[in-house]
Amino acid sequence: MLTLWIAISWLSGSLMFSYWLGLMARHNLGTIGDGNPGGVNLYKAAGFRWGLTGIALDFLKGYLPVAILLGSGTIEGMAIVPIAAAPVLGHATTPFLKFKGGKAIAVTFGVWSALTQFEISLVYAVTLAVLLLIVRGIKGGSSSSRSDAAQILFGMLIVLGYMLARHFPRELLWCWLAIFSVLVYSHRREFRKE
Ligand SMILES: O=P(O)(O)OC[C@H](O)CO
Repeated sequence: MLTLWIAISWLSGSLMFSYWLGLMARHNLGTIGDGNPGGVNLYKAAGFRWGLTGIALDFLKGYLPVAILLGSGTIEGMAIVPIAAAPVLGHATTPFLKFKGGKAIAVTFGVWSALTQFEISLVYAVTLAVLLLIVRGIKGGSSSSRSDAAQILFGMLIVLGYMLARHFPRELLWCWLAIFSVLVYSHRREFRKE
């Protein structure tokens, strides 16, 4: 049964809402900005409402399967790890875009929100905001895909430090490792560019 739940969670993550909303608004997100099929490029192409809707749906496809399975008591212990990683992996390896998915940031926030009742999402969001301010202070407002990717991954390392300091349970630390590994994979192109 666990295999079925993992498959459903992966399938949920693979639904490319921002990309599809972009098509509905007559934009191919692959040609916008850095080409990522996510909410930020949807916002750039089609405006605030479209972008916010895309980010919300990409968040929910990670949040809902994990929250429902955890809330129903269907999964517990280490079984949480593949369930939590599945939506993030689904977004990064979606069959709907020939297995070339997106960066998986919005879905990561959704999964962590379900796993920790929004605590880690809040910590991560504050961390990313502080890193952004620091980088902008150093680089004077200019940004790059590589710099953005470095902030995403470095921010996750700070989150790990927080989790260790707060003695989070072992299965959540394994969730962190699984999701971090997918984020490294989903940002690999940013480190090849430039
Ligand atoms: O990480 P994604 O693919 O959900 O996209 C979210 C943002 O657009 C990333 O810039």
